[in-house]
Amino acid sequence: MRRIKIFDTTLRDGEQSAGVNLNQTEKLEIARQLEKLQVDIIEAGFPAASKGDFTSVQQIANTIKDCSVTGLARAVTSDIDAAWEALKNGVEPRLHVFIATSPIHRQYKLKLSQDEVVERAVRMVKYAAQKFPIIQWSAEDACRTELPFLARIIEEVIQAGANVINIPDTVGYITPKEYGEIFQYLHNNVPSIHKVSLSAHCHDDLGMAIANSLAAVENGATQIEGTINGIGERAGNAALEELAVALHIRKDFYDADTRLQLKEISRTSSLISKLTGMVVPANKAVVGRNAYAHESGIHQDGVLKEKSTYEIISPELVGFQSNTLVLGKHSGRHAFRNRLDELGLSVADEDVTQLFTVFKELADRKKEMTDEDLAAIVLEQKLSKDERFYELLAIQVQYGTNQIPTATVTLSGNHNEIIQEACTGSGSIEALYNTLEKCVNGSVHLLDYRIQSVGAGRDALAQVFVKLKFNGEETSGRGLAQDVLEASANAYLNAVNRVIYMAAVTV
Ligand SMILES: CC(=O)SCCNC(=O)CCNC(=O)[C@H](O)C(C)(C)COP(=O)(O)OP(=O)(O)OC[C@H]1O[C@@H](n2cnc3c(N)ncnc32)[C@H](O)[C@@H]1OP(=O)(O)O
Ligand SMILES: CC(C)C(=O)C(=O)O
Ligand SMILES: [Mg+2]
Repeated sequence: MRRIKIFDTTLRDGEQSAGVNLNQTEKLEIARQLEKLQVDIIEAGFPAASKGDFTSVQQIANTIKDCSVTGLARAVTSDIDAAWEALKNGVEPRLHVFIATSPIHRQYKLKLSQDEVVERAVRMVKYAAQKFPIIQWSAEDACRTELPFLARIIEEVIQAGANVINIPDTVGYITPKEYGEIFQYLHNNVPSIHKVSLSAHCHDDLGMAIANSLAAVENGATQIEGTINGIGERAGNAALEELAVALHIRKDFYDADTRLQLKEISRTSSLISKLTGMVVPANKAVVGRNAYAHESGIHQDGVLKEKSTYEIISPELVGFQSNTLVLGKHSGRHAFRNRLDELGLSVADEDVTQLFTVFKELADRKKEMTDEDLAAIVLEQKLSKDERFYELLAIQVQYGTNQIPTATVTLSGNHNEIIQEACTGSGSIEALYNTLEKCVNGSVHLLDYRIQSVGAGRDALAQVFVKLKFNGEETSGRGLAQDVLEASANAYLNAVNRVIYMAAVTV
């Protein structure tokens, strides 16, 4: 059976999703979870893109031991140098360098001829080979490139030192049959192709990213690229959890498998969804809330008689658990700790007491605490530990149909000073945000506000995502609480605190 390598680009192409902005702590948390999931390669970012991206790639490369870490670079020496500086102390420094090859990109974007693109690609691979032991080279927009030219440039970059050749369907244009034929063509027309691994990188603009990636596997690709939950630029990338489960369930057909710990899929998916604010659709394959739910009588009857009538993936395979121990306000510390351990939510002993206090406060107001509630509480505590400059102590909001909404807020500031302000607004949230703007020391411009529920039922937790500019710096924030207004205030302060935190750590 062939072993297919999984190249995860959640932190690079995934973060290119419109509206997604992850901070360093969040990226490291994701990388650690990807290591548990056992992807082979983590593309941690684009080191030349910004100081923040550089530092996160460096931090991830220096921390992750059981996966190879890579960073993206244009065919430009300064990008390659930045990638080297970020990756050089990792276990297996690996560069991902790309240049567009299609006529559209050559003519309009790069303004380079075929020969000039080849010359630059070769020069940059040779340059990179002086530093990096492993070089992945990507032909951006490969699928709209003339095949003879694609074969020619690939042969030349292999001669120059590339070890992995990636064939991206950058704009999600190709069909499975055509994509498979490209791989076959390259096998037959690139003399040195046997020296390298071939990788597939598909986008989902026409909804064919999974089918295309699997067609590549059928035609000789030994690496597939994608993101968790399929997030990514425009319509997103191939969803890695779907690829891995498809290969696993249909081993009989593909005769291939990955090293992924499939049980970690559910946890990884919900972590990415929470940190990016990108909600997983209920009907999404493998990780959607309804993916294992049977609604109609005939299906339920079949499943009761024999699960395999309607269930080809067992939820346990991908880490969905059936919770037998119901946690609520009467639960004690042991049951709480036990459930955290069962869920694989690693928590230091000294943090349990604080988490248990938060748990009790919420459980007092909710009927039942779900696994999602617990995961959300632990995550919030982990991520906001370093970043609490302004902390919410109390809010009071008055709203009536014939009244002007008014909010009063009490915060503690960086030096534990108490700040209290009141303000009006045209609605409750606006009154609250106007008041918070008076409390924090700076100008705030709200760009986006979204709310979703975590867990099920009328007493589900509220999770709010905001995007705002604080003192000219764009950032995002997340807040969780039983109450919508409290979650909104938490999200706002989380965003403001992040700007202050980033300014403090980058001085
Ligand atoms: C298909 C993909 O996903 S590609 C990866 C996309 N990711 C990103 O863009 C990461 C975020 N990007 C950034 O932060 C910025 O775009 C940077 C730092 C990379 C570059 O910023 P700037 O120098 O201001 O350039 P800008 O983004 O406006 O334009 C891109 C330039 O790179 C050139 N370029 C694009 N791809 C490549 C490449 N693979 N190799 C060499 N040059 C390239 C473009 O032709 C353009 O050059 P020009 O200025 O001579 O016209
Ligand atoms: C940089 C490359 C691999 C990419 O993301 C694409 O072409 O879609
Ligand atoms: Mg891409």
